[in-house]
Amino acid sequence: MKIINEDFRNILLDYNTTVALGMFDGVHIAHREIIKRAVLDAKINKTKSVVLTFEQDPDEFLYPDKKHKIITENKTKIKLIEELSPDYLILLKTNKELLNLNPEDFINFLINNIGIKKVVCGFDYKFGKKAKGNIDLLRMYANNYGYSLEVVDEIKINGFKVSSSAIREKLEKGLIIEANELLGYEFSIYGAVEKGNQIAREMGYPTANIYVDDRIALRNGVYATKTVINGKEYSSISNIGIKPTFNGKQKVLETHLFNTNINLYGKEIMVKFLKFIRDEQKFDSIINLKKRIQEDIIIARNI
Ligand SMILES: Cc1cc2nc3c(=O)[nH]c(=O)nc-3n(C[C@H](O)[C@H](O)[C@H](O)COP(=O)(O)O)c2cc1C
Ligand SMILES: Nc1ncnc2c1ncn2[C@@H]1O[C@H](COP(=O)(O)OP(=O)(O)OP(=O)(O)O)[C@@H](O)[C@H]1O
Repeated sequence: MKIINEDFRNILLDYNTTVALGMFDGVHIAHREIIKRAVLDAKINKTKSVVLTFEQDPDEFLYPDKKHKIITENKTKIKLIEELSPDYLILLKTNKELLNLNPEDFINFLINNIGIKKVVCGFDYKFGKKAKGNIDLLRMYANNYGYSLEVVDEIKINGFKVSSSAIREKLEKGLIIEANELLGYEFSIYGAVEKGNQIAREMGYPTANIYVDDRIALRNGVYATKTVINGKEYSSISNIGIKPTFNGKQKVLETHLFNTNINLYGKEIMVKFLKFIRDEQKFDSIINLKKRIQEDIIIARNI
């Protein structure tokens, strides 16, 4: 997968393409269906498959003072989309000029710069200035401009629409099992392992630390997890939070792998969340923290 992260005016693809459109926060079940259909269509019709999205959510760009929550930051999102094997992932630089394009101008951009022969999107896809463009408009222009449109009908689970907003709400409550059901995979955070303060190692449970984006919606706390390193999966336990016992400020994901003693510094790992165990707490002593972590490990091993 080739990644293009550019201002929209600098992009010019020299191919016929099948494009999947959306913000794709979380790359959930419905997003996956859209991307898979685009990839399949491109194979059949010998075009290039393109996932077209924004580097930054337009809502966050337009309202920077609003507290913005996300399911996946770009590093993890790129990894998840890569697993679906499109030829290109385009992360458009989010700027005023892009957000000011009328829906018709955005369609022109898709035709002239992206080379669309086919567009795949969801039934409620909105685009262009003030989100005024919709699938009716895309359909109206299709014949004249020589592209076709494939719309994915509403995907529901247990009677509710799968949506990034619903998943963010579940994550904020630590409802990881419900969130995973809507995602269609286990909620994951991907990153490079950095050095911590080595205190955990002294306490007898070495951890791999990843500094995580503050905007990630997941409730701080302890989770049973699985960790993938170089394609191999390990059982693990993770704490996401700021380590209040040590008056920490920065959000860190700390993962302790069971039954292994490999050096993870500098390695890229994918942590997959299975079950919420408890909230992160401020302990009055390191001994009590250690005791509690030993209990957490027993719980996690049983999950
Ligand atoms: C399973 C687990 C649970 C944890 N729970 C808490 C907690 O409730 N409160 C807290 O302040 N730190 C918690 N931590 C983080 C520890 O404070 C941390 O491992 C320790 O400070 C060592 O950090 P270091 O890796 O930077 O040396 C937890 C860590 C793990 C692995
Ligand atoms: N449940 C769904 N069924 C079918 N298509 C969907 C569904 N949810 C999203 N889509 C489509 O996925 C693409 C990406 O949309 P977007 O990222 O805005 O999704 P969303 O999950 O609805 O997010 P939000 O909850 O933030 O509005 C769009 O084409 C959208 O129509």
